[in-house]
Amino acid sequence: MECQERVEVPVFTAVEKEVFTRQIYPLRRPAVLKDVPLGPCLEKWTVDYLAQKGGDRDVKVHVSSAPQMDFLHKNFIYRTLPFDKFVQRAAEVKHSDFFISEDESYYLRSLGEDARKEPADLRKQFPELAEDFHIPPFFEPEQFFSSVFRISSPGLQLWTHYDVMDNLLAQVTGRKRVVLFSPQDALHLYLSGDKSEILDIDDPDLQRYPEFGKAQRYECILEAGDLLFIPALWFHNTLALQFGVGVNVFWRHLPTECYDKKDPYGNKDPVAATRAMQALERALGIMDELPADYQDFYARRMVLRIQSRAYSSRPVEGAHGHSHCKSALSQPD
Ligand SMILES: O=C(O)CCC(=O)C(=O)O
Ligand SMILES: [Fe+2]
Repeated sequence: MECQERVEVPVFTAVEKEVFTRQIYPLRRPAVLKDVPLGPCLEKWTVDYLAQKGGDRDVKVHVSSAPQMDFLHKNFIYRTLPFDKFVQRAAEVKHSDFFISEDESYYLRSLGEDARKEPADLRKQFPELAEDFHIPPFFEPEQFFSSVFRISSPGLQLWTHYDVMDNLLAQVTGRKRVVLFSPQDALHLYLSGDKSEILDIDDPDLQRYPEFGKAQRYECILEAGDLLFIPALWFHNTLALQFGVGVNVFWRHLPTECYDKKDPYGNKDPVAATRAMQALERALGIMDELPADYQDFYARRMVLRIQSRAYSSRPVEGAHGHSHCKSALSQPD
């Protein structure tokens, strides 16, 4: 696929809060941050140590027949395992105990105590391990939303999706490739809700997904100890090059009232966006009163109206809003 433009995610070293908040964060573009102190987890988090300190509390995991998880054909199932057993299985390539097959893959996205209500917080679910992981102080404590374990079998690939919170993904152990796409490329990604239907981003079916060639592909390899800043709405696709343990921290960059209160995952659209999408569905329902050729014509007019009224004409970096939910919590000058 020659036509897709590739961009390397910029890398910054030994970034402190001041540099992050003044120079990196306001760009609202992904950035790899190296040599940011993350605590003793970098040395300590071996498989044995994780199993021992994490204990045997039950975790719900994705178990996948192939390493590339496929939400369209559901090639994965959810199963519950004690954390220690899960870590041991995720770290091995062939399993003597398995659910589907001896080479099945595992993925943990940790959950809150009451998964439907509470966001994940390592300090609550895994207090002993949480002590080893120091959250970089790049946002205000009251903006904190969740901290989530991301533990993957070697080769595990998570589909391209977006989240609605700002995110620091810490790759504590194991290498991981991350490919990102700008929110402004949403039209080229064949979205199904928050996910892209293009699962094989390295060898996509361009007959079926011709627009994908127009998307700009941002890419980075995270080494153990690296952080990746993923701004809200940036699409990301992760590929574990080795067994790896990550922790991602979501925080609110909009005022709290902009977010859906019943969102333990950090991926529900902001309330105003959901209302606008519902209004669009109503408008489309009204269009059913028209014959097909009129629907087509007015749909095109509506697209033009949306483009001229709501598309940002400026690049993302310059986007500053007027009303309360638009403006990010302002950064200190
Ligand atoms: O690291 C991963 O496997 C996925 C990370 C992710 O989706 C996130 O941090 O939002
Ligand atoms: Fe994500």
